[in-house]
Amino acid sequence: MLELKNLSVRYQGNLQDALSTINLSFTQGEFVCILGKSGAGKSTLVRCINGLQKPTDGEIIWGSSTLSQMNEEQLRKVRKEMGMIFQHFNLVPRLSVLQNVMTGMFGYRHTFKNLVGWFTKEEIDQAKQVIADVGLSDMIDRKVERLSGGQKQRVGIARSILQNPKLLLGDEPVSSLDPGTSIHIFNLLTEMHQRHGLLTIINVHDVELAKRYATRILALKDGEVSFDGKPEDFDEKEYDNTYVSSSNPVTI
Ligand SMILES: Nc1ncnc2c1ncn2[C@@H]1O[C@H](COP(=O)(O)OP(=O)(O)OP(=O)(O)O)[C@@H](O)[C@H]1O
Repeated sequence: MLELKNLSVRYQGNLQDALSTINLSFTQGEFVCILGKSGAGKSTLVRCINGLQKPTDGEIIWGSSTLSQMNEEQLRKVRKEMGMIFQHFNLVPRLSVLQNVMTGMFGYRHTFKNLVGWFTKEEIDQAKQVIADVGLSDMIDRKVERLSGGQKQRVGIARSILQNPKLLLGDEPVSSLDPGTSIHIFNLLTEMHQRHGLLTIINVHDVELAKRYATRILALKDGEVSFDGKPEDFDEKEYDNTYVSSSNPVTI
């Protein structure tokens, strides 16, 4: 479904690769959590997959398409199949929950229609259903600037789901939230993941959350994959290898 072949990224002016010769493949139904220290390359990997970051080398193959060879127009079409949720939600604060969620349909709509806000009753009903699915029906007309962080992330999830994606990507979607709210968001993500039969790839700082919800854990270290396996195999040794720098060992 998704394959990364010899993927490398080096940002302009940097001496080291942010990602170095990554080879991975993902199948539908996997719930993948990416772990790694700050600067390990997690965001770069997620941003490469949906085409926000161009690789320096290598290929990203999505179904029968090679993303790294596409122009912006072609990428925009492919991105419709990829929902994305962000740490800081990326919502329009002054618009309502419903209006923000409806922007998930923009990829499908003619630009003029998008601008004038013409949506059919059927489209609005679809959005209302997704808003109900994330538990926000009673706040549907509230401006999102008046929502809590957890509620905003629910709007972000609803917007992505309305896109009808095959792949759901998350760039630290719970890093701004408290532990209890993070669990609620991961429960919701799992429910959406299962209901819509998605491939879900999320980077996250919380190892316990990753181990609890992922079906597969990837750890990155200095831009390379240092672990790829089952959550139960990500043990203390792997934790140390991922997070404890060899030049700065932790002694107990
Ligand atoms: N726009 C940029 N320009 C130059 N270097 C960058 C840029 N974005 C990221 N980098 C560098 O690329 C490397 C990987 O960064 P990335 O943001 O992917 O890491 P990360 O694992 O997501 O970190 P964090 O957990 O702190 O978000 C880091 O060394 C970072 O400094």
